[in-house]
Amino acid sequence: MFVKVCGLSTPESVREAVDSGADAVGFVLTASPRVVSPGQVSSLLAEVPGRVTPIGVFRHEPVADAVAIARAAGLEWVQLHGARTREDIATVHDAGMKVIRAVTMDATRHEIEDWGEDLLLIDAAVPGSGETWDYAAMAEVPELQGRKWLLAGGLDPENVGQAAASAQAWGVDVSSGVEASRGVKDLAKIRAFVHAAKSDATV
Ligand SMILES: O=C(O)c1ccccc1NCC(=O)[C@H](O)[C@H](O)COP(=O)(O)O
Repeated sequence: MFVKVCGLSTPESVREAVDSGADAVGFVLTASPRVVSPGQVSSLLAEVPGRVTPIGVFRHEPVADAVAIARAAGLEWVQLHGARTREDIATVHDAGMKVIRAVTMDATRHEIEDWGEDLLLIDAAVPGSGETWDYAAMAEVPELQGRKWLLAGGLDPENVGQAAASAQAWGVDVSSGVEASRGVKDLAKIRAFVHAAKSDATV
């Protein structure tokens, strides 16, 4: 199970995600209680070893801006929320970067199709809101069969195993479910989440 921990903003929380075994860490570079600056991301990258993928998260920014901001921060991956096009994905690749395309759980089948992104993420209606949704509905979606995709939205250490199994997700992404309060990460919850997601007993 691939695990991404998102919305990190302190060296301690990045170290906890890394030491717990997360595969990717996310830095929010768009309007959010979790926003960090490109300069902060550059510093936080000192805590990220090569086996872990750091990702810059964007919502409504034009793709060219997202690429430029991510590059300034020293990132090679962007996660794009909001209305996107196949051309946006090509723009990221033309810049020599990789992309997670985020769609909401009510996306059309056309939007769930493979647009050439490196990973698809299926999230709640509002990203980073902590809202749960009907994860099991994804298990029957033909476009997702045999595909690498991340489940997100309302996951936490207690529900991640059942949620990922019922959705038949390849990986999971979390932010709110590992926080003590909005935007403040809880180190014990990060550890518990990664261990639960990686545990054969729960997934
Ligand atoms: O975290 C935010 O505030 C945010 C704002 C704008 C776009 C994306 C944002 N976060 C993305 C993520 O943290 C994850 O992809 C996911 O939405 C986490 O959801 P949740 O675990 O429900 O907080």
